Amino acid sequence: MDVIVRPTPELNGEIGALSSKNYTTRYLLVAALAEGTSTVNYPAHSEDSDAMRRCIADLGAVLTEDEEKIVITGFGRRPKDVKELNVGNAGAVLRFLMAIAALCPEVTFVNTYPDSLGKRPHDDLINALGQMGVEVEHREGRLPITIRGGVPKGGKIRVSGAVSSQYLSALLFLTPLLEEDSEIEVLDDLKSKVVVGQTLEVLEQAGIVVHASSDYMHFRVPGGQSYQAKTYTVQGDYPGSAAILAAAAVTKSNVKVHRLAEQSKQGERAVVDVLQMMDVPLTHQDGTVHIQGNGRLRPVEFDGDAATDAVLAMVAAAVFAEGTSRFYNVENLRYKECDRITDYLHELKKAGADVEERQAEIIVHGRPSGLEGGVEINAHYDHRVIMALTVVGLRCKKPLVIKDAHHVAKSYPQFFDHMITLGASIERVE
Ligand SMILES: O=C(O)C1=C[C@@H](OP(=O)(O)O)[C@@H](O)[C@H](O)C1
Ligand SMILES: C=C(OP(=O)(O)O)C(=O)O
Repeated sequence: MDVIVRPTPELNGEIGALSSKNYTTRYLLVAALAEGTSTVNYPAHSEDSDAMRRCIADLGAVLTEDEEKIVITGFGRRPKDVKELNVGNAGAVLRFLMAIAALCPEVTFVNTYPDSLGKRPHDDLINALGQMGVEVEHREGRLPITIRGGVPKGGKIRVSGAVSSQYLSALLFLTPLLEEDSEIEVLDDLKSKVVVGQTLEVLEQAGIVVHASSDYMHFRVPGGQSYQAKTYTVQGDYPGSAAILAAAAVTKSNVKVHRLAEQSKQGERAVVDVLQMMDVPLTHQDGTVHIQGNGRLRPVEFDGDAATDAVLAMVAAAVFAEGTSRFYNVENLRYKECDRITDYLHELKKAGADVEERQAEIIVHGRPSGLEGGVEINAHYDHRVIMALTVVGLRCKKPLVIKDAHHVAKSYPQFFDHMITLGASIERVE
């Protein structure tokens, strides 16, 4: 599916935020790792969360589902002896399950997105699993990957956090189930540190004890633990909502997004503060962000690592700011569904934006008078590129055609419906 995004000066209305992708994948996983029956209320419905559902079912969890919840009877520390798993294009799901697959005799993760997830590196996790006595067959650290596990060892484990926090999260899900205690040391740096906070929060809710240093660089994980069966409720999703909020910020708007908890541990919550720093008129109260945009934005400087999945949406807003914005400490955007610096900026430039890249930075010289548009955008298989370019298209003089926009369903299948509800002029072309 392609979409045509036409100039849209005004947005009005209210929507409920989609459910959080990161919490859904985590709750489904800890429910599968418990032996009893857990309930996950308001799970996300998207390609990534479906990938986790499908894989835990393949590994032996029993799922029943209605409109509002999934009830899951887990497999505990004994997943089924499955030969193959397909995670689609879901990075976090792959990394978490690569660790859990260490409890199986032999599992192969297939490569169904060779031009997206198929290009992403997993070496740091492969290396850590190797230290635990798990044999991993791979193509230069990439899919397809075969894990030969059985009885992984605990003890001292070192993992680099320089590329992704998902490798560390994966080890934190696995190690409580081992016989021995584990000590995990994070090497180099830890990117997306805030997301590890979500992992620790969910582990604690599942009754797992982890001793973490305050900088999240050292962890002591007692072995022999069991995940408890619990009831979990998924909160609203800030990364996806960031695109809606950015859309409201660049237009004359009166938009409310509900179900966005002020106290959330999602780093992308910072989109609200960043838009405020950009002088966007907004309030955030009782879980509702209310934007009454006037289209005028001040430039901003922001450490993007604190809100990694909202950076593209913030950059889209900055494209129309009165001055130069800088998003720094964002190098690991290069290792996501596409290179979210080079590929994204290439598409923004095609639309007429004045943007520059550094190895770990995006610099945006705002054009408050709007962009020319009138071009075809390559989605690069990336839902966040699609959402951000939709925001930009609202303020282009000529329509933007976003090719292969169906990839938005990786995290936010109802994105275009929500935008159209708010009054965006968007046409689907099958
Ligand atoms: O742990 C997770 O669920 C995620 C961690 C982040 O990735 P990195 O740690 O690779 O930045 C984030 O971008 C991704 O969408 C989900
Ligand atoms: C990078 C993302 O996801 P993942 O790493 O799980 O593929 C994302 O949702 O933006």
